[in-house]
Amino acid sequence: MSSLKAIIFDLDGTLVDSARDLRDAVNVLLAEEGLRQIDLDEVKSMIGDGAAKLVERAVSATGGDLSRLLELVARFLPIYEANAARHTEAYPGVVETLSSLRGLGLPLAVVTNKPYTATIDILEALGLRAYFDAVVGGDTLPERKPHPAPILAALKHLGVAPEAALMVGDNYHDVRAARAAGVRAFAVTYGYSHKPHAELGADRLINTMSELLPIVANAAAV
Ligand SMILES: O=C(O)COP(=O)(O)O
Ligand SMILES: [Mg+2]
Repeated sequence: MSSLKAIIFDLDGTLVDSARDLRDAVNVLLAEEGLRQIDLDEVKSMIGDGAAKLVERAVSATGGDLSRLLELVARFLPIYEANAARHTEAYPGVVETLSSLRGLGLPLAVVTNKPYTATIDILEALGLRAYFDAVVGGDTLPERKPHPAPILAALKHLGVAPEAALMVGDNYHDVRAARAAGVRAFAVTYGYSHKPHAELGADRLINTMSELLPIVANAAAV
């Protein structure tokens, strides 16, 4: 890989497994609405396009009233934010890899479709906040992934050109946003991808975050 000056990470399904806390918050809302509860596999198939899309998919799957979606999303956010880091944990190899990448002097960023407040809460609760020079949430800009704007905003903050950056994500929106921004894209083979990982169009697939370091170490040194 040619010269690498920064790495941008997706959050949900890439750095952290947040499915249980998202499921629990969705289920509080569904219970208030008298709708059935959803399980972990269902919520994983709904994560990836931000909080509003998650609520829309959950309400739709359980037969709720989508005409009240805005109100339901507004009620979901404080429910989720109150307990966003209860069961959420970093995937294996994440902490060690972030620490080593910082040791190489690489600027790191998070670009997620999750709302910014919950993103910061999770990063702080897991001791990850200090690794990142830029954090862009799903509500930071008018656009979110797969639009390239959040990635470009993070890179502008870091002062790094797109061609010198790498995006690591778990979902189609990460690869599409990276491509649109002119950034290389890796995909992890865990997480909440809505289609087979091999079909995401990533430049490379990695099975655990620990595989990232040896790949980028050489490129970062060039
Ligand atoms: O909140 C979501 O739906 C997904 O967030 P992500 O972009 O970190 O995967
Ligand atoms: Mg993700």
